[in-house]
Amino acid sequence: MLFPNPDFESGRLSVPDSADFLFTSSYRSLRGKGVFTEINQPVAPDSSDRRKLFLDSVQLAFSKAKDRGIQNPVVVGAVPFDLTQPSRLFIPLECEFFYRSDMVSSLVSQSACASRVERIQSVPDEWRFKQSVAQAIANFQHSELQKAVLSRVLNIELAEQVSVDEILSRLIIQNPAGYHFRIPIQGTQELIGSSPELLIRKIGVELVSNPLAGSAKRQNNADLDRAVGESLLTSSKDSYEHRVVVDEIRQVLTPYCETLSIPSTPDLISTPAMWHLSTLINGQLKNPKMSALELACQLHPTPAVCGFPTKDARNLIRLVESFDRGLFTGMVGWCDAEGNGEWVVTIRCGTVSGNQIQLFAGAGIVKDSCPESEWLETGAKLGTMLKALGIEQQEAL
Ligand SMILES: C=C(O[C@H]1C=CC=C(C(=O)O)[C@@H]1O)C(=O)O
Repeated sequence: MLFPNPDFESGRLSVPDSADFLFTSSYRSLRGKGVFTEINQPVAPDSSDRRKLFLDSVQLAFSKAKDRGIQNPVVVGAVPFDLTQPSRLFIPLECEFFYRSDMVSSLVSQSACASRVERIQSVPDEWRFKQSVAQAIANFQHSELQKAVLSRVLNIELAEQVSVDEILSRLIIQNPAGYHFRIPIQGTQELIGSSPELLIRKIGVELVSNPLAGSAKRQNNADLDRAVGESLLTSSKDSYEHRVVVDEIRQVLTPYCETLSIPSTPDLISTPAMWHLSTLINGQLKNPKMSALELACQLHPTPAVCGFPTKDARNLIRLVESFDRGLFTGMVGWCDAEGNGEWVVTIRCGTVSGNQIQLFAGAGIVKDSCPESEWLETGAKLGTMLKALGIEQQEAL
């Protein structure tokens, strides 16, 4: 039984071996084993009675855990893109915090052996995706809609089963600064990924959010790579795509905050695959009791994964996306009984079950978007997971 975890503060904990749930961050990383109790109640749209039911079910789970002697219970897991769908949250039987740096230094770098692909299919295909982008752009002229995030899924069948442990190790070695996650979904199916985007971290009264929107593919040539990053920073299309997200986050957080600091222009951040426009937001809550999970549910879905206005964007997504996003573009993370916690946006991810894999990627569409570039952007984003799986990008995209 690893609750509570006295070794965390001393930093004595070593590498987490295979865990049912894993979440890594520069702040606190967490692994969990087993399920003490589940919370499947949908988060439900804000201000509905069902939102209260959801928050009550989280409190009930904490009380049950404390009654059973778990002193510092932590709710972990994922919330889907669509808040009317069931949550996949649970309090693990055993749970421990650890330092990501300890885990990273213990991993041995090894490139992925090439995986043999039996079947690979993008839904929608290139033509349909570009059609949907064109349809979204046309919509901007005739409606209130300013931005919509459109996505696609790569359905892959490999010749052999893959090891989730190995893919995860490769994701961590590829980008040690990412937020990595692993969550059991159903049967042998697991969700894994390496997100660059922090939805919310809330510790005491302090909160941090780091929205990303506006992207460009990294280049092999160093000069070209730098030039691509700089051009992203000055692109009016990408600044607009980014500003829509930051404005909405400001709007949502302002009523809850004593102070809120939001830089007026974005910075540039990078993963090994992508450049992104990034804004680091800091704030102090009026009510320290408001939990990280509650805040995350208020923010989700931001225009970085849905669009703006949210309702119109959601309607367009429903109309043009022919697959269920499920947990993709939802949020994943943890929250303790004091309300502290961290939630990241569920992107650069996929589901794995034996030799069956689904990888997801989306792109923010605004009035100056070009269907061809948005298609290529989703391909570049898929590169993160494809590389960890050892699948040649030319074969897949
Ligand atoms: C929806 C995704 O990315 C979002 C996060 C960062 C940048 C994005 C963009 O530039 O479109 C997206 O808003 C994804 O990676 O699948």
